[in-house]
Order: sequence, then C-alpha cells, then structure tokens
Amino acid sequence: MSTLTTTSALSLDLRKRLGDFTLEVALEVAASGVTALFGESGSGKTSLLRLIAGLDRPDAGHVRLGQQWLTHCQRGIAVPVHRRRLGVVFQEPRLFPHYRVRGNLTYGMPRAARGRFDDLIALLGIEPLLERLPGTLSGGEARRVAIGRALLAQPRLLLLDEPLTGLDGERKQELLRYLVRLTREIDIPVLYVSHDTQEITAIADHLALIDSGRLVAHGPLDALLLRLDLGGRLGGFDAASRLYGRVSAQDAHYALTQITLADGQRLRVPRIDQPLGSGVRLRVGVRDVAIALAMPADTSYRNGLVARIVDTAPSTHDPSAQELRLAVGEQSLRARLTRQACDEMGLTPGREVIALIRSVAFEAPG
Ligand SMILES: Nc1ncnc2c1ncn2[C@@H]1O[C@H](COP(=O)(O)OP(=O)(O)OP(=O)(O)O)[C@@H](O)[C@H]1O
Repeated sequence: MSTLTTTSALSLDLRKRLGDFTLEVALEVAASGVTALFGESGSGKTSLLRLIAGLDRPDAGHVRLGQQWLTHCQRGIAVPVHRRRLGVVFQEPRLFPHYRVRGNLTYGMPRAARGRFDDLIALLGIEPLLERLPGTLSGGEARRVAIGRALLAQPRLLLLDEPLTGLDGERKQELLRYLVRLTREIDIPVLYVSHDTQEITAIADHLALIDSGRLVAHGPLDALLLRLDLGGRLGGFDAASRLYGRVSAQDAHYALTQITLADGQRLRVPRIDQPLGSGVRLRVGVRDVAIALAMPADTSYRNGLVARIVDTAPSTHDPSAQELRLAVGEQSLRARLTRQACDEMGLTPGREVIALIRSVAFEAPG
C-alpha cells in the first residue's frame, strides 16, 4: 500500500471487468494542479472516473482521498456517491431544466460556499446567465454552469470528463481559456479526462496515460512530452512541448507580446492579454520549430533561440522524420525535422544550434 503524503491527494488501485475489457490501474493523483487522464477512445478513462466517483463498484482494489477510504473492497468500504464530496462533471451538463441558472448553482450549496459564489461566477463568466433557463444556454455555457455548480458544493477533488467534447472550435477555445484560469485559481486537485493533446498541453500539470485499461506512463506532463519513446501516443503528428517565461513587453502596433525566458532569451508571440511580469506557458508544436546552424539574416521566423541538441531519435510513426530534444537554458524543447536534414546538417547531440520558431506557432490560453 502506498503512503499518502501531502503531494498525493488521491490514491487508487482498481480492477474491474467490463465485458471483454479489463481495467486495471494503480495511480496517485497529485494534491495540486491538473492531472490529465489521457488515452484513446475506449481505453477506459470514463470507466475509471466512474469507479472513483462511486458510480460503479470495482471487482477489487481501493480508492483513498486524503486519509479517507472511499472504496476498499477487502474491507467492504463503499462510501456512497453523495458522501464522497467529489465534484463530477460529465460531458452532459445534467442541469435541472426547470431551475434558472442561479437555482442550479445554489441547489444544495453549503452555507460556507456563499462567500465564494461571486468570485466563482466571475471566474467562469456566468454572471450574465444567472436568470436564464438551461434550455437556452449554449453547450459551452451549460458546461460552465455545471462546473460552477460542482465547485460550489465544495468538493475535495474535481473530476471533469472531456468537458470540451462536442463544442465547435471557437467555443472550445473559449471554455478552455476559462478552465485554464479556473484550475489555476482553485486549490483542489483536478482529474481531467481527455483524448486531445492540444487540450492537455494547455491545461495539465501531470499526465496519466492509459491504454487498453492499463496505465502506460504517469508523471509531470513536461517530462512526458519530452519522451521521444512515447511517439504517437502523445500527439504523434501534432506533438508539442512547452516553454515558460514572463511577459516583458507589449507591442500594440503589431499585436505582439514579448516573453522573456528564465535564461534571458526572448520570444515574440501573438498578443497575450496579461500584465507585464505575468508567468505564461507556451505550447510549441514540434512541427513549428526549424533548426539553423547560425541565426539567418533574412527570415520570416520571428524567434531564434540558442539551443543545444540533447538527443535525437527516428520518429516512431513517420519514416522520413527525426525527433530532436533541445536544451534552451534549463528548459527543453522538441523539434521534428526530416532525417535527411539532420544528416546533411550534422545535427548530433551536443551541437549548438538556433531553434527557429514561427511566432504564430504559440498558443497561450489563460
Ligand atoms: N458496462 C459495460 N459493459 C461492457 N463493456 C463496457 C462497459 N462499459 C464500458 N465498456 C467497455 O470498456 C472499454 C472502456 O470504455 P470507456 O468508456 O471507459 O473508455 P473511454 O476511454 O472513456 O472512451 P471515450 O474516450 O470514447 O469516452 C470500452 O471498450 C467499452 O466498450
């Protein structure tokens, strides 16, 4: 049995047979931040969430939150769903159709949550919706209300099952921005189910990668994004890594924001509406990075970072491609080039290069 420390909020070791499918997962979910439960369709994510929530019973194993057993098959413990104090939001918002949004939010809300009401509805942007009926809300609005309701019940853990599924591009980005902001503000752990790498790199701190009912990798997302051996599992074609920096200047004329990385190097990215000094997380797609041996004089690339090649490996899913792992100061960055370019340029570990990044390649939700 694992020992619970302050760095582990949820501890589980579960087994459940569902028809021909067997789910068998042991996992520690960090006490802070967002842990993405990530895997292909049919890998067992929703089934695992249902076991944690207490909606289904496992065949064997346990679930512990903090110091409390929620499920313990051997000891005959199965805390009922409503006593688990978990906030569960499924793809379907499940709002009460005859209650206005305000009524939906306050239904069953403990007294102690009243002080949080205004802050939370502001954070979720649902104040203008308070007097509306659920039937009149868009999909994204209804999900924001459902998330607000779950949080007002003062849960100890928030479980979100693919909250962006079924929304169109713009609505999806909008809800994602709300969620990124929200999850940075709330002080409870979040388990976030998704099969979308773009979503995961925007929001998650930790990742649990699940495949055919088994956990195949688990840890800080940044470290997993850099693992070349996970190949196609983490985005494949659309794989990305992340850079962290601070907003150091705004250029209103060109609608660009300058970001300074910890090692002093700078990037220009499409405008990020954050005050000077704010920390930002930038997602850089592997295909948006090009490599030069010296800073080119005339190029449309707006960003050139001095980097060192750490290692390279042939792509696991594209025979023409080579994956590169680069060090940028203390940070890491991934790039994907043709194997031919790597050979012809002599791109081997230890070599200092310039990583050219198209400034439009950045996304910085929140
Ligand atoms: N009650 C059940 N009886 C039989 N098989 C089931 C049952 N519930 C789930 N399964 C199977 O278990 C597997 C995992 O399903 P699950 O819904 O957990 O996957 P998922 O990763 O959440 O998928 P998606 O991303 O499509 O929602 C699937 O093969 C599914 O068909």
